[in-house]
Parts: sequence; structure tokens; C-alpha cells
Amino acid sequence: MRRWSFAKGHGTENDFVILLDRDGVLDLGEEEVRFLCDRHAGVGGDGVLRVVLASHVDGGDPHTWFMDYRNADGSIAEMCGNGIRVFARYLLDEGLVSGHELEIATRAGIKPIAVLPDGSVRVGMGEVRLTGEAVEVTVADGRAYDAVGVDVGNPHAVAFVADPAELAALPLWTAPSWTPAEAFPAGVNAEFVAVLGERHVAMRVYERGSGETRSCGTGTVAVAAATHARLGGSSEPAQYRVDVPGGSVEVELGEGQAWLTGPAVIVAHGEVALPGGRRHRTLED
Ligand SMILES: N[C@H](CCC[C@H](N)C(=O)O)C(=O)O
Repeated sequence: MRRWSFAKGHGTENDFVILLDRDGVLDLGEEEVRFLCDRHAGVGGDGVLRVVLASHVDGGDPHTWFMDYRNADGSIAEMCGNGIRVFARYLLDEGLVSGHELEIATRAGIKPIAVLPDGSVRVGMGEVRLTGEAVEVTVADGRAYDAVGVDVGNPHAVAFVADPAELAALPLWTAPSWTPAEAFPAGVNAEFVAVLGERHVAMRVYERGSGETRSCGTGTVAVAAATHARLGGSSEPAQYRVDVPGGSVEVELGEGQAWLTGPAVIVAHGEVALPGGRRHRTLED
């Protein structure tokens, strides 16, 4: 049993357990992640953010922090758009970085971050790409929707529904299925979108590895890109407001790149007793 300090934070109510592991000694396995994310037996969260210096992960820069993101089921994902905003807020609050502009290393590359005067966080999400995959996504009551594949560093399938009422009524208590099955061999985050106005959409999401969440940052980028393509995909820069059950974010698109701006809140600090007999290396190892 190992006691470890944690923080709890969220971005548009997509919530995370944050563990500072500066020197990369915390051997975080699937069992520990599932426990940490368990909303009854553990701390509770959609995912875990391990905060570790990049030099301990991929031989990276010793002055850059690496976001080791894990989904609630213990699986690893390449990127987390809400999580990286919360990660940046945590680094600033804990004095682990100075200044409001920084870079964070992720499995989807280095992301530039700006913490804005109003407390919101702007993330350079990098390339967003429509994959050309045409799939059919089927929800629990058998309704099927045409969807497009979007790569935001992690995989997304975006489907448009008729209106907000249909969006609200979607049965997302269980994972949607998709055909052809081989379209997303590593699974997919499934977003459902209703257009509310010129460059203003509402979205719900069933996340790979976490289930339905109140928000998915990479998903909002995927949705903005798919909406932009439906509107003709102009090469001119465009700004989209994406409403999610947990709030709203802004997505800017330009030259195949995306920027995501939204809130990031640290709500609690504590100490957790990590389960299992996994041996966590100590600094003396
Ligand atoms: N479930 C996602 C990772 C978290 C994405 C989401 N929480 C975000 O804010 O981008 C996946 O397996 O690709």
C-alpha cells in the first residue's frame, strides 16, 4: 500500500485525478488507474494525469513536463484536450512552471499552452485531419448514423443528428458500435453533434476508455473540423463554439491546425492509498 498526494481537477466537467511523479518512480498500472477513477471505491474521475518530467519518459527535455494520460479503464490515450488544460493549471498553481506560456509533452507531441488572464487555457492542438473514413455508428436503441473519421492525435467518429432534442435523447449509457469494425482497430471516441447556428454546435460524446463524459476536448476539435468540412472547409481561419454538457469551449481552425480554449479548475487536494502489491520504485532504487 503506498500513500500518494493527488489533486482533482476538471475542464468543462471532464474530470481527472492528478498525480505528481516528478522523477517517474510511480509505476502506474491499469489496476491503480481503475481504482483512482472509481467514483465509489476510489477518488473518481474520467482519467488520470501523471505529471512527470519528460526526461523520465522518453529521454526528453529535463525541463519539460510530460502529461501521462490514462483513461478510466486504465487504457492509455495519445492526447486529452481538457486534461492538458487542467495539467497546465496544476503546474502553474503548484509553482512547477513560471510564466503563463509553456509547452507540455504528450504522446501526440509537444503542445504549446497559454494560460490567459481570465484563467482559461489556450492549447495548440496541432494537426486535425479528416481521415476520409465513412462509418456507420449505431447507438443502444439501434439507430444508426453516418459518421466521419477525424484524427486529433487520437481517433474520433463524428455523427450529425437532426436537432438538440434528438441529441439529448440519444441512449449513450453503453458504447455505440460502428461498421466497418476495422475502421478503428484501437477503438474510437464517438461524438454526436447538433448544429445550433453559424459556427455554433452542441455535442455529446461516448469516450473510448471512459464512457459518456460531460466533455471531450479532442472531441470538440474533431467536431469543429467535421462541421467546418460540411460548410465547405474554407481555408480561411474559423472559430467555432462547441457546447458540451459540462460547459462550452472555443475551437479555432486554420491551415489544418487547431487551437482549443476553455476553462481549467483544480477543485481539491488529498492523499490516496494506492492499492495492490505493485512495488513503486523509490528514489533510492
Ligand atoms: N478517451 C480519449 C482520451 C481522452 C480525451 C478527452 N477526455 C479529451 O479531453 O480530449 C481517447 O481514448 O482517445
